[in-house]
Amino acid sequence: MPFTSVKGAEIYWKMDGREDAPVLVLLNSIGSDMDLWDPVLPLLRDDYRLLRIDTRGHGASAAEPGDYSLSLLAEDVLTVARAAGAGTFALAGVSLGGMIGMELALSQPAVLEKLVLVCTSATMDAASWDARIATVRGQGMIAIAEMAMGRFLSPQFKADEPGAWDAVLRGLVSSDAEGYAGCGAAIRDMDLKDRIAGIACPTLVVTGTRDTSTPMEVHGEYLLATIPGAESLVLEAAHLAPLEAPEALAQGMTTFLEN
Ligand SMILES: O=C(O)CC1=CCC(=O)O1
Repeated sequence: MPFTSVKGAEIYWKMDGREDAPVLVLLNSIGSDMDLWDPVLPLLRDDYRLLRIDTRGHGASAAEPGDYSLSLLAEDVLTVARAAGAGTFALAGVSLGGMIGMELALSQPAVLEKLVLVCTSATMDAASWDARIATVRGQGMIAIAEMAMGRFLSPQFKADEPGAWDAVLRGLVSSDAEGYAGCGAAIRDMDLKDRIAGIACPTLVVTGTRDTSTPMEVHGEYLLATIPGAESLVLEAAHLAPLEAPEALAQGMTTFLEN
């Protein structure tokens, strides 16, 4: 299993897809791991070398205690990409993964070729993240499970795909509370709002009509209005769009990445 050490923490990653194809990095949301991209993987693997990374504190990556920052999480991605032999790459990230992507686009503009921001934001309510961090540190993941699942997936998806919904719930409640809190602090403390006008690479902003965590009218519209030249893709999906609309997401990403 490939692990790369960053500042003493082992970060887990996996490479799939066509070996001679351009690299596309795929990043997960808080409370999930690289498996979030499973339904999309078969639709992209013939055209890309797919580098999935379990965000620090999630999946098989180490969950060091303490608060993380977006710059630390971006350093994880850059270090792993170099270890995997990717000098430059495109990146698609869901929610926290998109925030890490924006940070990387700003701090390492020469490395990022294209950016796909899936159901994400440049700013979230700091007080509510502070409360969420205190809850998981004090009471564990189960204490936020119902609330977080309601923000992840739509009632329609729960009714149509109960097995997939259960798998997300199991992944969420088995997440390391300290790793979740560490990433929650990176979301709470992010300072992207006034900086993203400086993103220079072509960017696709993907929003979901059923997304209640980062509603498109507020979060997606701000990204589209602020990132120069950003393009829009609207999906009929809630926050975890790779699960709710894998075909439409893969199609939209492919069109954007190839043009
Ligand atoms: O609001 C949620 O719980 C969903 C979410 C916010 C950031 C992220 O990565 O997922």
